[in-house]
Amino acid sequence: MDHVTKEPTTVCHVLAVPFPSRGHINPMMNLCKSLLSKNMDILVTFVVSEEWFGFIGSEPKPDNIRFGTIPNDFTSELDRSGNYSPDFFEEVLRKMEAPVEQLIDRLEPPVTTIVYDAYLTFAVRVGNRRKIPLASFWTMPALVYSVFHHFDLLVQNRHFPINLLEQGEDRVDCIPGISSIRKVDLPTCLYGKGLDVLHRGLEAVSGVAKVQYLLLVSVYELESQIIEALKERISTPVYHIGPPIPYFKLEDNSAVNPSDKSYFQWLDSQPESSVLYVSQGSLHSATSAQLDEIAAGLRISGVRYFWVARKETPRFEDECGEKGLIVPWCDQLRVLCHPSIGGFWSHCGWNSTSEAIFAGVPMLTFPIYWDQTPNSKQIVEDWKIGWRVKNKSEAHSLVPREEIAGIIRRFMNLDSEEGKEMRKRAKKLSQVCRQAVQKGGSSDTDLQAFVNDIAQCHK
Ligand SMILES: O=c1ccn([C@@H]2O[C@H](COP(=O)(O)OP(=O)(O)O[C@H]3O[C@H](CO)[C@@H](O)[C@H](O)[C@H]3O)[C@@H](O)[C@H]2O)c(=O)[nH]1
Repeated sequence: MDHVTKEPTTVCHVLAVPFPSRGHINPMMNLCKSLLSKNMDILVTFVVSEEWFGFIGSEPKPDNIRFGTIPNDFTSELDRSGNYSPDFFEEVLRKMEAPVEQLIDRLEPPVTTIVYDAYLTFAVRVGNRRKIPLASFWTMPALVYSVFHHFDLLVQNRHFPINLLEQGEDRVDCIPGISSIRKVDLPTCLYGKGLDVLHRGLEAVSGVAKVQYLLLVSVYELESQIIEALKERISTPVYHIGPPIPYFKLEDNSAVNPSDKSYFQWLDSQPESSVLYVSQGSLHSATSAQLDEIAAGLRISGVRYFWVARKETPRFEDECGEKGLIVPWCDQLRVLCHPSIGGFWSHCGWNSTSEAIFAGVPMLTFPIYWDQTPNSKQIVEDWKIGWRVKNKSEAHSLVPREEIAGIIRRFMNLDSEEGKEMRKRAKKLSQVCRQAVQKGGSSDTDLQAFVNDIAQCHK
């Protein structure tokens, strides 16, 4: 079923191909909306499975963004347990190429640019075969791109392979633009079970040599040295266009979904900066035993909290105590920007990290997988807008409830000197981020340049 019905006057027709997962679909959709904010003549066909169309098909979007659906041939979103599980990853790579290619054949007007999630490397083959220009869309920080790009340096300097138990605290200093980083903070696909998908990360980055544009969803000022180092080493033009978040929707308060009103009322009744927002993104989760400790730690901390527990909600909501509210899902960016929110316990997905920075909210970091460990490192060590819940490098150790309660109390103490400094820095970075998307800001300028380039190349 294609939802492309009439042929508008177009300058260019972008095929957007996100990885079928919330943390990738959201930033791709935000990118498409941003493209249209620069040039309303662009037509976008946004590729999703029939299942994902059911999830997001009715969400508000400009008319020039239409959905192109492909069959539900892979594991249902509702049955998945981890978005980079090797099996799902392989399934997606195996099963998406043919239907995407068939879709391209059917679309009118013809596709003039493919913006694909960098991990969907089949898109490079498809675009190159058909001579359609390609933009690789990198949904993680520039740091992670750079680690993959410089993987050979890790090998040459004997930093790989990594024995985490013995070397987790050792530091790597050899990657251009990346400040000293502990091995345990490198992307988790560089050690242990993560190694099963390492080759997919390396392929994603090496594929960029065969495409016309690389889109990084970073804010230049946050990762400037890494981005500069990459630009020196990559011949493909690089555009930094972050943050990958729907900041534009904040202007419209009437856009609050009626079903979200009750928790916003609860937030309205809490004192300023008093609530800890807790979320682990859209897919991953701490272990069940760790969740029990987190739930108990939140309760005994005495701190107000708002927890998105997804499908674990029924398990915890009855015993959350009078200071807590647990919901299965929320309008996250709007929640983070609510004045009552004073901190974010985060798994450090890049979208969540970017939203917290935009909102000026400091983070308690609890990374689980892939880029989340380096994201935590940047939050804590480079930007100094957060603390680690786990300081030790034992990736799988359980953090007990008393320890969790203690760190939450200290973190949410608005009077502590270290907390005040951290909050000041978070507010400052929020301004940097907001300026980047203002007219003439670093992201705004690069986004405009990308739009001009794809429109130009089509003429
Ligand atoms: O109640 C909620 C919770 C989350 N979100 C949204 O869901 C997305 C979550 O994205 P992210 O924070 O990046 O987490 P994941 O869903 O885990 O994202 C995957 O994809 C990201 C981008 O590649 C990676 O950085 C992560 O590590 C990876 O797990 C964001 O847009 C949030 O705004 C909501 O809207 N409501």
